[in-house]
Amino acid sequence: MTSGNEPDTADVLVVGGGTGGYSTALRAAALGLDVVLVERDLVGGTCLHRGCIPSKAMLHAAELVDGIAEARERWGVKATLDAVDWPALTATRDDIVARNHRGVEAHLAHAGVRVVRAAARLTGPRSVAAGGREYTARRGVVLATGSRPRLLPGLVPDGRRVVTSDDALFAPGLPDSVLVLGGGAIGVEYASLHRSMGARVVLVEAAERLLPLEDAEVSRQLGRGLRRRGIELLTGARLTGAEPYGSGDGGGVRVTVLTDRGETRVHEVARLLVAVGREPVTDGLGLAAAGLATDARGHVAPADWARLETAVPGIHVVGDLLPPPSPGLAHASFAEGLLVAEVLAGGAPRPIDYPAVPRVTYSSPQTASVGLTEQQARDRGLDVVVNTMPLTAVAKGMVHGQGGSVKVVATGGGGPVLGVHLVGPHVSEMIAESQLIVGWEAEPADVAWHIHPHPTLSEAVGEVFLTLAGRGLHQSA
Ligand SMILES: Cc1cc2nc3c(=O)[nH]c(=O)nc-3n(C[C@H](O)[C@H](O)[C@H](O)COP(=O)(O)OP(=O)(O)OC[C@H]3O[C@@H](n4cnc5c(N)ncnc54)[C@H](O)[C@@H]3O)c2cc1C
Ligand SMILES: NC(=O)c1ccc[n+]([C@@H]2O[C@H](COP(=O)([O-])OP(=O)(O)OC[C@H]3O[C@@H](n4cnc5c(N)ncnc54)[C@H](O)[C@@H]3O)[C@@H](O)[C@H]2O)c1
Repeated sequence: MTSGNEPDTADVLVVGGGTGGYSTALRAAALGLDVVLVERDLVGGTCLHRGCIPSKAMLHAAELVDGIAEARERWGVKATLDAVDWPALTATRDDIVARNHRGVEAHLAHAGVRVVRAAARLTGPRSVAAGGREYTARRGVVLATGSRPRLLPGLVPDGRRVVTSDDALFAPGLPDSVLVLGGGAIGVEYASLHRSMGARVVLVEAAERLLPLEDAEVSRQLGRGLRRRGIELLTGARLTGAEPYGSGDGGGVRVTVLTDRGETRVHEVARLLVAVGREPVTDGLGLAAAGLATDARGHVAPADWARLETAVPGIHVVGDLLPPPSPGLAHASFAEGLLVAEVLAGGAPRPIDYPAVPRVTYSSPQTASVGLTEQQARDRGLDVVVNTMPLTAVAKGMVHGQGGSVKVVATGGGGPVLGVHLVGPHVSEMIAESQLIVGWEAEPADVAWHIHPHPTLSEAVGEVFLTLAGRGLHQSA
C-alpha cells in the first residue's frame, strides 16, 4: 500500500490487478521501472478469485467423485460415496485461493510495485486519479480492467435461483438441478461439475454445437461424452422464458426453451446458471478524458497489436479488455502483460501469435487445442491434410476407458502442422507439446522422430504424427 507522502509519479501506471495487470506490473518492475498498480478489489482479479482457480479446484474434487463411481463400476473396488462435505470442500478451495492471493501480494511487494487499493479513473492520457490522489506516468498507462459476466435482458442474477459464474460456486452448496445457459467454456465446465456432484443438468447452447469456436470434432466428442454422463444437451436452442416458482427449498425456476426442432420444452430446475459470455469493464474509467473510446462491443482496441498500444501513444491494453483475437484467457493476459512491460521498458518483444495460444476446457471429458481448426484452415484456402485417432486406440486410453480423440490438421505435402485438437482425460496436461509443434511450425516428419513414452495417452499424439509422416505403426495410413 502507498502512504500519503510518496511521489505521485511513476514510470508505469497499471489500472487493474488481475492476471493481465499484475503480470505487467511484475515484469515492468523486474525491468527496473517504477510501477504503481491500482486495484479496486483484490489483486489476482477474476481468474484467482472467481474464475480459473476456484473452478478448477472444484473440478478436481469433481474428478475424485467421478473416480469413486469408476472404481466401483469398472474396477471392482467396493467404494461408495457417503456425502460431499461442502464446508470442507470449499475450505480447501478457499485455502488454495488465499495462498495464491498472498503469493501475488508478496511478489508485488518484493518487486517494489506500489499497490493502491482504490478505483482508478483516467484524467488524461498519462494521468490517473485513485484514492484521492492523482498519479502521472512517465512512460505509459496500462489498462487491465478485465471483464464481467454478460447478462441477458430480464434475467437478473439473485445469487440463489438465477446465478452467474460470479456466485454459482459460492452459495452454500450446489443445487440438485440446474439449467446452464451457454455452452462455452464456463457453461461446459459448470455443467460437468454440477453433474459430477449429482445434480440433474440441462445444458442449452444457442449455436448448433458446444464450444462453437473449437474444431467440429471437438464439439462432437465433447457432446457425446457429456450426454453419456447423463447431461441433457440442447444445441441450436433458444431460451424463451424463465419464471421463478414456489418458495424456499421447494422452489426454483421454470425455464422455457425452444429447441432446434421448433419444440417448446419446459424445465423446472432449482437454479438457472447464465454463462453466455463476458463483457469488458470500463464504467467509471474515464476513457474519454484520455482521448479513448470503446469499440461496438465495449472493448478497448489497440491501434498497434504488436505493441498492444491504443491510438493514444503511451496507453496500452492487456487482458479481457482487448477485443478478439485476444482470447479472454488468463495465460494470454500473462503474455500480454509481459509484452507491454517489455515495450514500455524500450524493448521490441515478439508480437503475440494468437492462434498459437492453447485453449483448454476442464470438463469431463476435457478438451485442449492449439492452432487452426480444420474449417479455419480450409477457409484460408490452405492445402489441408487431417489425421484423427481415438484415444482408446492406445492401451492407456483403454485403461482410462473414457473415449476421446486426437486430431491433427497439417499442411498437405508434409508441410507445417496447423492445429492439434484433443478430447479426453488429462488432455489439459497433454497439449503443451502440441503448442510447441504449432508455435514452431514443425512438420509431422520433425515430430515423428521424437519418441513418446509407452504406455501413455500422449502416445496417441505421437501415433497421429507417425502416420502423417508416413511411418505409421499401429494406425494404417
Ligand atoms: C468462471 C471462469 C473460469 C475461467 N477459467 C479460466 C481458465 O481455466 N483458464 C484461463 O486461461 N482463463 C479462464 N478464465 C478467464 C480469465 O479469468 C480471464 O481471462 C482473466 O481473468 C483476465 O484477466 P484480466 O487481468 O484481463 O481481468 P480481471 O482478472 O477481470 O482483472 C481486472 C481487475 O481490474 C479491476 N478493476 C476494474 N476496473 C477498475 C478500476 N476502474 N480501477 C481499479 N481497478 C479496476 C478489477 O477489480 C479486477 O480485479 C475464466 C473466467 C471465468 C469467469
Ligand atoms: N478453461 C478455460 O480456459 C475457461 C473457463 C471458463 C471461462 N473461460 C473464458 O471466460 C470467458 C467467458 O466464458 P463463457 O463460456 O461465458 O463465454 P463464451 O463466449 O466462450 O461462450 C458463451 C456461449 O454462450 C452461447 N450463448 C450466447 N447467448 C446465448 C443464449 N441466449 N442462449 C444460449 N446460449 C447462448 C454462445 O453461443 C457461446 O457458445 C471466455 O473468454 C472463456 O474462454 C475460459
